[in-house]
Amino acid sequence: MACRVQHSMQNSLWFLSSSRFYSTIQSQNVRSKNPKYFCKKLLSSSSFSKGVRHCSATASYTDANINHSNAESFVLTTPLYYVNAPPHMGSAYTTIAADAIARFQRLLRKKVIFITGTDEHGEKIAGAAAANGSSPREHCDSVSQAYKLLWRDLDIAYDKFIRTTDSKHEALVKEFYSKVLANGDIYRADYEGLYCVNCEEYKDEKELLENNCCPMHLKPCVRRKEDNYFFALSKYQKRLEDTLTENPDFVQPSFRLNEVQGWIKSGLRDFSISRASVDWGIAVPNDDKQTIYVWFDALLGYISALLDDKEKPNLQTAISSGWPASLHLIGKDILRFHAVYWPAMLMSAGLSLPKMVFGHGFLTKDGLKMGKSLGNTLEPTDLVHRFGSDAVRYFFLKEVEFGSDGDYSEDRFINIINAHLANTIGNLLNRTLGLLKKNCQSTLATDSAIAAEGNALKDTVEKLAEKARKHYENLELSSACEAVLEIGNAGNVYIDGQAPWSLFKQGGSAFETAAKDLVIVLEALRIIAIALSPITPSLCLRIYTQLGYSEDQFNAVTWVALSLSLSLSLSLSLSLSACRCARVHML
Ligand SMILES: Nc1ncnc2c1ncn2[C@@H]1O[C@H](COP(=O)(O)OP(=O)(O)OP(=O)(O)O)[C@@H](O)[C@H]1O
Repeated sequence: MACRVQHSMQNSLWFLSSSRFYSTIQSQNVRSKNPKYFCKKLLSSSSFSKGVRHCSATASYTDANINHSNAESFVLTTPLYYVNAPPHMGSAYTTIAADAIARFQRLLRKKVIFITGTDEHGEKIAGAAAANGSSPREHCDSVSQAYKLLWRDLDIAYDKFIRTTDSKHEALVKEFYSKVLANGDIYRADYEGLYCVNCEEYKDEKELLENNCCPMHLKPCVRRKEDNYFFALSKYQKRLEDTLTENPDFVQPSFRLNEVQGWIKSGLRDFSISRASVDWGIAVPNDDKQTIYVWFDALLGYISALLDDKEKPNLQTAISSGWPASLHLIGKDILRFHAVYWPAMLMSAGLSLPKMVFGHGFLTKDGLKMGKSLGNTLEPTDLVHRFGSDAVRYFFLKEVEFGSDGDYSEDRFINIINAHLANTIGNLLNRTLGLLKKNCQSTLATDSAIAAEGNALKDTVEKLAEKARKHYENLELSSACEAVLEIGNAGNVYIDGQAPWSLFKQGGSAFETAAKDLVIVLEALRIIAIALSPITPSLCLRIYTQLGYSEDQFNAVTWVALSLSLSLSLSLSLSLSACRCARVHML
């Protein structure tokens, strides 16, 4: 089992910049046969080695390698973002997190369907289009495209992108509405109240600030009276209470469950599901004077997204393609709609509930939620162009505890990326490959099973990889990053302690010891490249190829808990044509 590699190490900067990497990387020749390694949790499986898994999201992600008939499915969604304005770092945050979770689930060999998209109807959209002198359709096309471009820049590998202006979506919304109507849960009534145009909803006076200001958008609500259709949410109070008692994991993080239970306990009010004053929307079946209001429209996107374009657009077909979702990932601003309204709507239509709703915290600026309506946003494309997608993904997933709020500061961003990705992981890679080149004429053949026998670093790495796996499973993304980073730290401490540079000089058995040390550290780096790949996919691909594997092998790698037979062995033969060992600094 040999792996022969020719490397050309680039200067330290390519390590963090995908654009530089792609433009400067030299040709690599890789040959390998079914390599196997010491960590029993992370295996590169030969049966998965033929297809290519794309890191970029220019096309939707299709996992051609997995035998879908046997694989457990995992369907996850981001919110469908409202196209009243272009995306910002807040929208990117949910999507990056969802992408990391999707990538981890794919490493577990699950059949993943990762759904995102855009919510394109309503008063605000029509207003924004008019302000730009464009039609609502042109406006939606342009902003929806801006989301897709950002997802490409951020390495978001979604499977389905649904737009609520798709005709298949409209057909499903109408069918769903008719089902709920037939169940006796829709009625017509007058409503008068205080309306927040930015939230596009009526507010309870008691939740408003001074001068009837919306607490989210800090703008005064206006008094409105309308004749609308209503959904009988109050009928579902008891069933919702029971559902949450029986399935406490339905709402995550767990501290948000109390909040949701509190809302339900305080009494559920029926809510309006149509607007008489809004033309830009899906007409209410049998009443074209009204259009369907946001939650009876946008939420259905999670189901209509499951339809293939060629399929007949009906609920039955969509449901059979992957409903119920395993996870709705959302910001806490829309928790009530996902954890109360949506389950009740599904109960009314006789459909299964999603398995989990996770409401994460806000990225804030000066303590206020970053948002399109407040206009206090951080521009993600600018960050990606300056620092690369891996740095952006890593910073927000590592440094904002998933579930809590987090503030951004550029100084902290640069310090974290330099300390973790460049100085810990990048430097471990560079110094190890540098030692190989200098001391082994760039060639090393060592049996890793023997090298790793009884080795303390091996045990540490295996334990940390397992720790990272558990954190990913629990959606503790920051802790998962931390566990992988600890592998990097352990590798650096190991090299410092073993001092292979002086062992190489001594020759004889000391030389062999040094060679074994390097194989073990290289193996730790390979494990880092797999375990961190959900968070920083492009960077990890670069590490993987530096270690001598092909992109196909990286894309085929899987994270499976299998017991390892004792006969495993690895012969790693590295040939480094030019290697520069430099301390890596990003700026
Ligand atoms: N500051 C933020 N922090 C974290 N997530 C955010 C933030 N802003 C938006 N999101 C994500 O986007 C979702 C809301 O999408 P939406 O398109 O309504 O964006 P928005 O910027 O919050 O809009 P608005 O400011 O008009 O309310 C949230 O549930 C969350 O998933």
